Amino acid sequence: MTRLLDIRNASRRFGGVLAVNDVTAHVDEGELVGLIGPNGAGKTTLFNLISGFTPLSSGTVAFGGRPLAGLTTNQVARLGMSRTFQNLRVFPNMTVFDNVSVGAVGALPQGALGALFGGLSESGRQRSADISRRTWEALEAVGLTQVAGELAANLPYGQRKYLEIARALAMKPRFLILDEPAAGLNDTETRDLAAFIKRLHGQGLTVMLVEHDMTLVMGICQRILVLASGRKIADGTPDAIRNDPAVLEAYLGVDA
Ligand SMILES: Nc1ncnc2c1ncn2[C@@H]1O[C@H](COP(=O)(O)OP(=O)(O)OP(=O)(O)O)[C@@H](O)[C@H]1O
Repeated sequence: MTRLLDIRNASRRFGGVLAVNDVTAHVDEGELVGLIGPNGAGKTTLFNLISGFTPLSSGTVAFGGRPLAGLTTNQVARLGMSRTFQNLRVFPNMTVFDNVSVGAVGALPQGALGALFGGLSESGRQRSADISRRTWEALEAVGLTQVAGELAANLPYGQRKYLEIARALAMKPRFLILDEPAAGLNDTETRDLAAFIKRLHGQGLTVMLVEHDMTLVMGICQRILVLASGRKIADGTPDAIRNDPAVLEAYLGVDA
């Protein structure tokens, strides 16, 4: 199997807090991996280290064999890694279509300025067509084509979550990182989301997700990494994780 993400001895310190402490982990091409851990375990910080939003204090992260140190978030995204956020980052006063096209623009080499000023040339027109095609494909994938012209603010919360996923998909990633995709969703919505993530994975996308909803994580992930107090304490199949004494102790605060 091809190693897609390779995290070696990654640490991140915020003042006196070692939010991520010497974590070594990997994700292979084609995997669907969950990242779990109690509140404050360092999950979001690890995601931020992987996707270039937070620099490492020490250690390395490589994606597709390429070290990510010093790359901007846009450069990391262009290598084929896109992500969603725990707190939705949707632009409420933009249409659904425009929100998603931001992802499509970010994925193309010229960046946003090229998209704005390149419009009159042949290559500019080609580029606009690419952005539009990617945007419609992503909207189609999440089932939001019917509301493409609506303001994002008018969408119900559940659909705004899919809007954020569509923006990530518009970048045509190899690797999709989802930060708490089920937060705020009801049981039916969570089940639909689980089926949707499985479908994306079935289409060949490598996926990693942070999630507190254990039914979702245990139900769809092939492998689960567990963090507690910044350290990786387990890495295994859902069955192995369910029965791991260190995991039970971290969650329940008791010796299992
Ligand atoms: N920018 C920051 N500045 C200072 N401390 C931070 C910062 N980001 C995270 N921390 C601290 O690092 C630790 C890990 O936080 P992180 O948000 O990564 O955990 P988490 O596992 O994602 O938690 P949750 O499940 O509650 O979202 C916490 O103690 C947190 O307070």
